[in-house]
Amino acid sequence: MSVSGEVQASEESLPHRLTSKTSFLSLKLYVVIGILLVCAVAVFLAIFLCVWFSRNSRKRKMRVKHSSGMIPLVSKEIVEIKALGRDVNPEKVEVKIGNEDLKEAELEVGVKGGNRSGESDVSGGSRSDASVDPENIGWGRWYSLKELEIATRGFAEENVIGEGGYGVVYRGVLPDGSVVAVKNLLNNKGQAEREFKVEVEAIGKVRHKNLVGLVGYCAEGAQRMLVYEYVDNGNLEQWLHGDVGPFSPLTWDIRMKIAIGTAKGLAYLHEGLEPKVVHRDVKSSNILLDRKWNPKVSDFGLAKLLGSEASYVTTRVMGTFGYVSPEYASTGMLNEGSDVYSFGVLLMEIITGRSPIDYSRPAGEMNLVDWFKGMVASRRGEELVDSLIEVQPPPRALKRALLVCLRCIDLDAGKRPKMGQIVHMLEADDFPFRSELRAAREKDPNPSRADVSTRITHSSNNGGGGEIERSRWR
Ligand SMILES: Nc1ncnc2c1ncn2[C@@H]1O[C@H](COP(=O)(O)OP(=O)(O)OP(=O)(O)O)[C@@H](O)[C@H]1O
Repeated sequence: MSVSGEVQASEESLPHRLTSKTSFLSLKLYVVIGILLVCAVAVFLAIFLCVWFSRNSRKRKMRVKHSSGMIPLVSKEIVEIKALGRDVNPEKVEVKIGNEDLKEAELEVGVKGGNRSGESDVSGGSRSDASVDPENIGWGRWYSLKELEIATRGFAEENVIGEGGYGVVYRGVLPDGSVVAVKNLLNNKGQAEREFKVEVEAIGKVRHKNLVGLVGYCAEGAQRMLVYEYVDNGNLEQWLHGDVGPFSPLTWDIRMKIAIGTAKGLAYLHEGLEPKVVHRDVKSSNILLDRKWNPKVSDFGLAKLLGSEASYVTTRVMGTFGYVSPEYASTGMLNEGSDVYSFGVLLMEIITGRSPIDYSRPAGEMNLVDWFKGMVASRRGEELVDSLIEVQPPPRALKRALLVCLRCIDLDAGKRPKMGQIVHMLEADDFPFRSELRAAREKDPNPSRADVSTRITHSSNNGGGGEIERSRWR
């Protein structure tokens, strides 16, 4: 046979072979080939999917590890920032904790870690490179003692801002030029490093424009330090009680701005976080001010953080004399109502310019709360206003503020308003007048407009605004 004849014979035999039966279940060859092809594709797909899944799950695991590391992203104290309560404006929330948290953490690693990595030489240690240290990943960062030493010029005397119950506070400048306040915590021996980090993480995640932001911490050996954003205009106590000349720069409007901002910060702690955070030490020296008189509440979370067995710390946890609610002082029972009481005292201090306890005053005026209640009860509310305020507040605004004070210090903690309600009361132009008008109309259907005002009297035995009597106040 010729070559062309052989080719032709083989071509002719191919379809024949394909349709011929095989020994495998007597299936035809093309069916067997088809089955084999399908099996091969299936195996290939299975291998591909396995590889893809395993890669992804490894990535996921790495993310969780990096995000939490030694420190849980969310501590047991502050689990999650949930949808805010009705009284808290969502615009005030700067950081959301929960699913968004991871993104936040990753973002910070990218920005902060990346920026700082080149600064390790300046700060004197490779630990300053946040991009390679998983412990630096999260809301802020871990600072080495060396870094903070450099930032504060060796914790120099001239960089001391002040000293409080928790320790000395220094002004520091980080290599990137940002100014911070470094709080060198006293008496932290009872605090295990890991526990310290967990609690600090929790505080660090809380972000609000009226709360001082925590940017990082240092835990090296026995040293524990907190690094805060620097608030550059002193604290409210200094402005209220310091030497400011014949007239205070804190006008009535500025004082109300400070009161409202403080209330918003506390409302966020109470109503915007789950579980809520009780400050426990609301007072004027813990209200820091910026150049535009925006208030920032400091030291929140510290009572919990430093709540060790040390008696010194325990004393600190009890709050500050003059601001502490009666039920907290007598029973140690603590809830956000105690903060509301302290806020009431703070508001009295803002209005009057007087300290909660002032032994330099006559006996009847030493205790601000008692004196304040007595003055309101005897209708001498206008005399309560700080004489350093050059322009007197409108009577309506003053009455509003006085009423809020009295409601906050109600002896019955359950009757005190929530911080969110306080924000509304202080902001609302018509508080308390709409309800007063209604009450007045019910009494007298045709009152002259000028007659309708509010008289707030307070029976001396109820301790607060429980028996606030509202009627006409000419
Ligand atoms: N982030 C900050 N920015 C600027 N100054 C600060 C900052 N934190 C604290 N200070 C200042 O440091 C000083 C000490 O503050 P600290 O909070 O330790 O004590 P305190 O509030 O005065 O008293 P206590 O510890 O009893 O609450 C205060 O003058 C305070 O205004």
